[in-house]
Amino acid sequence: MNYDLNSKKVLADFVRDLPKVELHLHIEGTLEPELLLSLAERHRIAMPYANIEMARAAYEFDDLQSFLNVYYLGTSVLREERDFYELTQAYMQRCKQQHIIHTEIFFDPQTHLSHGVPLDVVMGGIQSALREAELEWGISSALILCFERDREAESTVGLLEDALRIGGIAGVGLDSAELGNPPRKFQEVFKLAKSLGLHRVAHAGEEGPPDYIWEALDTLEVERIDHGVRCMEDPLLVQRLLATKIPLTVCPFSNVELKVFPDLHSHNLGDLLAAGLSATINSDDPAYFGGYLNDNIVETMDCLSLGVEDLIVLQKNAIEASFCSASRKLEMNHLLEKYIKNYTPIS
Ligand code: HPA
Ligand SMILES: [Zn+2]
Repeated sequence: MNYDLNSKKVLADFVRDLPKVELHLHIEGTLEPELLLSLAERHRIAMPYANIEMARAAYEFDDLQSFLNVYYLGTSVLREERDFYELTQAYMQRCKQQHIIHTEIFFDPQTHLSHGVPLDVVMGGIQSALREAELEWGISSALILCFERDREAESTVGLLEDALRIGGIAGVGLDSAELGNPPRKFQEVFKLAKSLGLHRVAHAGEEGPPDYIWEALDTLEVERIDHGVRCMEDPLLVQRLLATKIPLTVCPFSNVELKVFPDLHSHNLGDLLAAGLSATINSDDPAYFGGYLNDNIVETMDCLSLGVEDLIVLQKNAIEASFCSASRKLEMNHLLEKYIKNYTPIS
């Protein structure tokens, strides 16, 4: 690399067209106020926001729970298959604009079921938008069914079986309120998922302690940790993550908005990289946290003074950590290397 991305404008241009992979994205967290209000009107559902400005003004959070309250309220406007299709289609359009070539998407079926929306409606809408994006734009994707850790675990085995009958699930995840809800509660359903050849990930070490990361590794046998930023409090855990090459899907804007770090300058992504951990950058819930993947990358690199070499490491980590086939990984690495080799900064 014989150029350096020393100005923010040059950096933003470079990042915009760089082929990228996103691994931590809640589809319900891409619900922009415009779509939220139009779906509320479609279904005659009352929302506490009269307009887009009021909705955005409500997006101020003190912690994970205060965010989840607003996030779950937003999901109540998603009722029909076309709602899920429109939501996913809008995100895939963003992927196209942002040059995201592969994305792995979480969804929260228990929330939709609690609203009386059947699983095939949810999955049907999401999957038709994903299929279309792959056919039209060549964007590959994987769908990850998340269990909400603050709900009971008893019905999750039946839920997973229902999802498998519908088909198209690459793996399972664990999200929602972390504190007081340790991973072991979901051991049975993760064991089943493993026996069925599904991938496994879990949110851990976002607000919760390093012990929850240990537990996700030991009892759920996860292949990636979502967030995981608190691993740095436990040197033995860092050793374990290094030895087993477990990737971390880090979400910088999310961490600042939910007060995990006071600001981006204080984020520990640079330390995670310096420790040799397989960190990646992701947007989590971009409609709520102030930006999609490219904004997360540019602002974080700028605040932490990360260089182009760090960016390439982050992107190679994401390709390697994805649940793609070996041939798709090879293809994505070629695209990345070709872009870097041919890039000429616009001055
Ligand atoms: O950042 C998150 N953490 C936990 N649960 C979530 N559900 C949506 N986003 C999140
Ligand atoms: Zn998340």
